[in-house]
Amino acid sequence: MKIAVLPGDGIGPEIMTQAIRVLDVLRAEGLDMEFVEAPLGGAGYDAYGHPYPEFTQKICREADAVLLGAVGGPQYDTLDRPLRPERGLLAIRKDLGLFANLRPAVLFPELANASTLKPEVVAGLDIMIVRELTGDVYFGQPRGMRVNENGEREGFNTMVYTEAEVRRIAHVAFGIAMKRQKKLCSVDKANVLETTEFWKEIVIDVAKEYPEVELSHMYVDNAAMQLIRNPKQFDVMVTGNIFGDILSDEASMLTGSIGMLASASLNESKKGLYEPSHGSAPDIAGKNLANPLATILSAAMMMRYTFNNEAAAVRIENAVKKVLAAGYRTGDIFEPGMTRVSCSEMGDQVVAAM
Ligand SMILES: NC(=O)C1=CN([C@@H]2O[C@H](COP(=O)(O)OP(=O)(O)OC[C@H]3O[C@@H](n4cnc5c(N)ncnc54)[C@H](O)[C@@H]3O)[C@@H](O)[C@H]2O)C=CC1
Ligand SMILES: CC(C)CC(=O)C(=O)O
Ligand SMILES: [Mg+2]
Repeated sequence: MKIAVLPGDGIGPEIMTQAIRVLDVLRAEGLDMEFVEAPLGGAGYDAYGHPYPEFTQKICREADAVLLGAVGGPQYDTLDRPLRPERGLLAIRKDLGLFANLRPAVLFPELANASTLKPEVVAGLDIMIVRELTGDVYFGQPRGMRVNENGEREGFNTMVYTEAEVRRIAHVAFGIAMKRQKKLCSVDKANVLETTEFWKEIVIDVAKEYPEVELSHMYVDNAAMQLIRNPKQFDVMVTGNIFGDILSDEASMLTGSIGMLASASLNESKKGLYEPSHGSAPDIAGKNLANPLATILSAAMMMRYTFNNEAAAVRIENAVKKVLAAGYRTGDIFEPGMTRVSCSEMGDQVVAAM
């Protein structure tokens, strides 16, 4: 298994170090893994003058899977837009065709009190958010800033989805729903946005191929509210790039912290990029405070989705569960009575539990 390792920026290198230590336990036991490190985002710009340098492109294209920390940081915010770290992330997603972003919002029972909601509202929470990742307003053309016919400056982006893009993500979501509770909620803003009215129409058409799945539709503003009111009404949610980005950050807090939310970004051939759902957290970068569990759990998703190694995935997930059961907590999920640990100490504990 050839794995491209992209630590990225901010807390990226700190959380990545811990995830690699966990994978190294499996490697020491004989799992054939090769790690090749490359810079992405601000690190790519610093090393090669581009957030997705050719050096990194080559390594990622040749790898079986990519493990990513996070990109971005205030020191890059004044760069020309195409050179900013976040553009490197968009570029790698597009380059590798990673259109299906799976973000599981799963509550570890040990974190019931860390959730923003009451324990009884979140007990047993297990939602799979399926977010389309290579279309929508993040990629639509034209985009930019200009002076309009009235002489005013304006910014503009284009929200666009092709039929093929909606069909393929809908098939992924229905496929996942078939393996779960056969319940799918498609989230849109079809009351005002043509793009998402079109999205809804295509999802309804794809549904004909999955008669066993109970399909529902919800406007994104209501969905944001319902996630807080009664999150367990959802099993699988499917939505576009920007709505999925926002709703998944929101859902993360139901599980205790954004530091717990893993993700897989898959293409047609299940080559995957695995990364925590959060960003580079500049406010805590370099302080050994970050929660590495979302990245460690993303490595577990890599074992499951790209390498079809369910045993290795469960092994990592069980190690995390054991560490939480033993009371170890980074600051973001800390509660009185627990043992507060740093990022690297959390890694120590997961490695020991493995
Ligand atoms: N996939 C990626 O690489 C992403 C990159 N970004 C970039 O990251 C930078 C910071 O963005 P923000 O909006 O502040 O979002 P963020 O997710 O980096 O941070 C939001 C808040 O969550 C906390 N947080 C995030 N991850 C954590 C962890 N593992 N453990 C403990 N606390 C954690 C941070 O300390 C901060 O208070 C920006 O440059 C942004 O563009 C943002 C989202 C995704
Ligand atoms: C930084 C953005 C491009 C991405 C993002 O926020 C995400 O994928 O969660
Ligand atoms: Mg995001």
